[in-house]
Amino acid sequence: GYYGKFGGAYIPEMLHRNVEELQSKYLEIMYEKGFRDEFNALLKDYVGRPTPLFLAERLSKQFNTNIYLKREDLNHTGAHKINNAIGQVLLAQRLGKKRIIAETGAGQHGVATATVCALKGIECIVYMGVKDIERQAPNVARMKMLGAKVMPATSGSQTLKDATNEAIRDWINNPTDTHYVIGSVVGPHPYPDMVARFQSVISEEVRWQLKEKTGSELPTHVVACVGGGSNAAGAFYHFLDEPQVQLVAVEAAGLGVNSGHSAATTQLGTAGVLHGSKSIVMQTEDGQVVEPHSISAGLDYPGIGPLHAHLFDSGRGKFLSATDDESVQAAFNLCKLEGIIPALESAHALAGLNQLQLKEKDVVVLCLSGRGDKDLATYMKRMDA
Ligand SMILES: Cc1ncc(COP(=O)(O)O)c(/C=N/[C@@H](Cc2c[nH]c3ccccc23)C(=O)O)c1O
Repeated sequence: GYYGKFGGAYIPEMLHRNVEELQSKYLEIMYEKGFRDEFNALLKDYVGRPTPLFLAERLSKQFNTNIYLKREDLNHTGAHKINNAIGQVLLAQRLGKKRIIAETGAGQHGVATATVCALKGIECIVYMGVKDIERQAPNVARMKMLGAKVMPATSGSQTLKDATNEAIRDWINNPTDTHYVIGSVVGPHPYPDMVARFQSVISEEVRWQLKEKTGSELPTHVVACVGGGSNAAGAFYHFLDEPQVQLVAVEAAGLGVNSGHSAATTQLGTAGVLHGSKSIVMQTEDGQVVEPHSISAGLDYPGIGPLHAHLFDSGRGKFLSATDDESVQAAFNLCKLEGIIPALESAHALAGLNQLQLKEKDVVVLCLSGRGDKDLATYMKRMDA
């Protein structure tokens, strides 16, 4: 469960049994034929995969290169999160769990988990920071419509980190009947690996789609935003061992990396343990987690998945960051050039394009992780400015 010096499972004694059960069973369950058939059938007939790989011609012209958008925004529920939610709920069923808990910030992971729980008739409780309940209200309504219980996280800064803390507390109190569906490639082993494997369908599809469109399976760049890093992990997964493919991760700079209001973890963080895994954490000298800031709730997280900590540390990944303003402008730009309204999180990946030296012959695959419906109030506030 290690990525270089990062990863592992640093968990409280009371979670050992749950986590060890997962560690010992997840691979055998995930690769059992019945599981694969059900997982793939749901991805096809319920989620609507494969998602398109769309050549954004006017955006490509603007950057004088070739930009393909991997349309994870077209999944059922509107983001990549559903790929992981389906996998983990099916796994929870095979482990005999009767109750599902999850954390969410942008609400996309919460909606995805509530969706699959409704499909399967399983109780669903989603922890969400009070601040995020306000700024992602449409997703709170969706979770309730889908029959989930939304539990306000009132501790700390009342955002994603606090929702995750409170979900972990619930799991400690309900170890035997409950599965915790973590929404990103974070948490104790096996979560980072398990979530990356569920999301790897993204790059699995990109390879054959690119082959069809360009004659080669390999792009020159893969670009994705990083909160915990699950859409990036999925988009990078089948290119990790292709050194000529530049992996570009874009974090949230918030008001600026050095503004004191940022979530650019690789730029501002140091090695530490957060939510059960050794990674890079925004923390004070005495190990107190620093409150992050981002206009996008899904990137507003003071940590990063251990896979990405390793990609950063080893130099295999190129880590950029984009501010709130740069990302909103990049979103407006995509709307006007391609008629697509991206999620604020995905807009950070788009803003990262401005920081790359792209050549005319380059082939850039950008993971459009979600759609912007949930963010319209925020966009409207910035529209007239
Ligand atoms: C549309 C969209 N794109 C990108 C991201 C970034 O996440 P990732 O880097 O994993 O691809 C999110 C996160 N949305 C999650 C954020 C999240 C849930 N659990 C987490 C744990 C750690 C870090 C982030 C999250 C949500 O709140 O619904 C998102 O909703």
